Amino acid sequence: MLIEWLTQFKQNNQISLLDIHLALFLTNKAELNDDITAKRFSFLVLSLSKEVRSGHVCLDLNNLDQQFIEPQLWQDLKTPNVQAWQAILEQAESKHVVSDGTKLSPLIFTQNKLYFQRMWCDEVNVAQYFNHTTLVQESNYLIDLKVILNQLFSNNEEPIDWQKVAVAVALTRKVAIISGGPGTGKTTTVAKILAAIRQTNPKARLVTSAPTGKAASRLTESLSRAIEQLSLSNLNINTESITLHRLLGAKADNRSFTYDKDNPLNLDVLVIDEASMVDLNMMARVIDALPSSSRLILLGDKDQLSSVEAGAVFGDLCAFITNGYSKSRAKELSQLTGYSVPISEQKASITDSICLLQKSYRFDKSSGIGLLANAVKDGKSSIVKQLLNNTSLSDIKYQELSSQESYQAVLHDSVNQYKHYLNAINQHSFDDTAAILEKFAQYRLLCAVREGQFGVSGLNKQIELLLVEKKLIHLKTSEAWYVGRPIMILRNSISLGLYNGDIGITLRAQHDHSKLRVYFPLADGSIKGFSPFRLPEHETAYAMTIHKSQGSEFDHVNIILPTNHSPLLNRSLLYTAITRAKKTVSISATNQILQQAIKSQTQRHSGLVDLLLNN
Ligand SMILES: Nc1ncnc2c1ncn2[C@@H]1O[C@H](COP(=O)(O)OP(=O)(O)OP(=O)(O)O)[C@@H](O)[C@H]1O
Repeated sequence: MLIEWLTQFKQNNQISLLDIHLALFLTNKAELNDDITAKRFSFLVLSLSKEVRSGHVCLDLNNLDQQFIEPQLWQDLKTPNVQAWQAILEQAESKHVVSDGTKLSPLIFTQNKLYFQRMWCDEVNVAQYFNHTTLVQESNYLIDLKVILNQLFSNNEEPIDWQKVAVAVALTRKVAIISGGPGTGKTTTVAKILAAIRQTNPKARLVTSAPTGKAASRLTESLSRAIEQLSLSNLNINTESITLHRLLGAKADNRSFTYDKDNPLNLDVLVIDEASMVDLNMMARVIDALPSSSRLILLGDKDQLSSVEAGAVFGDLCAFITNGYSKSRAKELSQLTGYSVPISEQKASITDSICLLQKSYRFDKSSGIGLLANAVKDGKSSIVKQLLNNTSLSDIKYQELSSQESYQAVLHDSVNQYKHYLNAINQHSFDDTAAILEKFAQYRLLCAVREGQFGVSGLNKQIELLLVEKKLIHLKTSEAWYVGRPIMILRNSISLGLYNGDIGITLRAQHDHSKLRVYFPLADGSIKGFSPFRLPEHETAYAMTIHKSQGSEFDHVNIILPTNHSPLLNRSLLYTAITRAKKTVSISATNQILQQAIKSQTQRHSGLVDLLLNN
């Protein structure tokens, strides 16, 4: 019986009960009477659920993972080949459970990839949007833009100032995709893009946003700074950035939005920073809600981790980075910028809307962080080893995590760092919450996993114990809350305006010192206090996962990796962790794990690249 066979998956930690019920429901609906065919079909549905939970958009039949199920269960399937899988899916077509997308069905099978219908629709809509990169029609724009570009870039850098090219790209396409590592001038460039748009259209409604509250408040801050530095304040550019959830008017159920195709957003230009964190579903909702005449500018770092949820739209778009443009586009950009912009072979029209910024203005050639980040990004493990052993690079430090003492050293280092923050609580007046929050943001312990002594829970517990021992915090065993407790929100609360990843600190309430309040910096730069008991799901945040640190930066970062292999460890994870640091970074890991992480590169399965190619 199929149900009995499926029940055996209950113990599988990658499969939920809901996945099993869905597989059973769809298999019954497909009326696959033959036992082996039914098992094979339900295995495909289970695999699809598992893949989506791991961040993939679809199940790629050419990359079928059999490792996640027991060998006995796999043997029950009698090892079908790709043609056999295809035949099963074709059989299910007659009962409208599967289609190639031309008919309504819960599963879509196309190009050897199996999708849930909703994700397939999102992918097709996103591809259609990015394939539709029509020219922005401005009167005489070539002449006007050239003048504006020359005003914004008075010191022409040689051989090519890619920031200038990026501004030209964004001004002449409805869509612009700008990728660059830390400090390559993404914010500076976007400030110039907005300034140029303001000059061509003084009434343009400009909106800047980011996927998380933290990233939005960082964008507000860095954009205001860039506009001030570039003396563009007279152009009246609103720098207050908002989260994508707020932009779309997320409703209390967290799934539906006020703004959509039927009720589009009221804007002319939308900038999304940290675009690598935007999942397929969110990108599709944003595109749905964009008025057809508006422009979209995506900023991000293609080498960072992808979104937590399924899809890697920004990464897929950046697969078309070639460092060059089609012949006609290169001519247009050369005319505008005065640089001889390279021509490259074109595989997709989206290439003409992309620009890669490579020169870091934050880390010079001798900066350990910059060199280390680049070596990790390029998978050069021997260079990483050399850099970490080079004692003359004062901004990077490596500790072999070989013993309990080295583990304790990481904890003590963190306690020493957090001492400054906890002391600040005692020294500052109650009105100085901003200064205390700033102190807390100076240092962070980052880890790769959630559980165990190398995970968030274990590390936070150990740090709290040491802080109690050193009398830096006063924690009663019966209570979780104490002055100084930093926390991270784990679930969005639209009604409170708090979002997954937001960080707050616990202080005495400003108007009633007998009570505790958790203070959060909000995206608009203000600070708001909440009663600890009203907060959505949260956890202590001395240590946080690298995934959650995306979109944040700290002066000093300490990275600890587990001593056993974890599938979570990979190159983008390590690169993301290192690039969170502005001044110093320390890594504690075994050499073997570090090398494994650098060598491991994950690819998310989707059909977006093919859809952009076949445009
Ligand atoms: N063309 C340039 N010439 C000189 N300095 C620059 C240039 N572009 C950017 N900078 C400086 O480099 C620093 C980083 O720039 P910016 O914040 O724009 O980079 P970013 O890519 O947005 O950084 P982040 O990684 O924080 O997102 C800023 O201090 C900025 O003033």
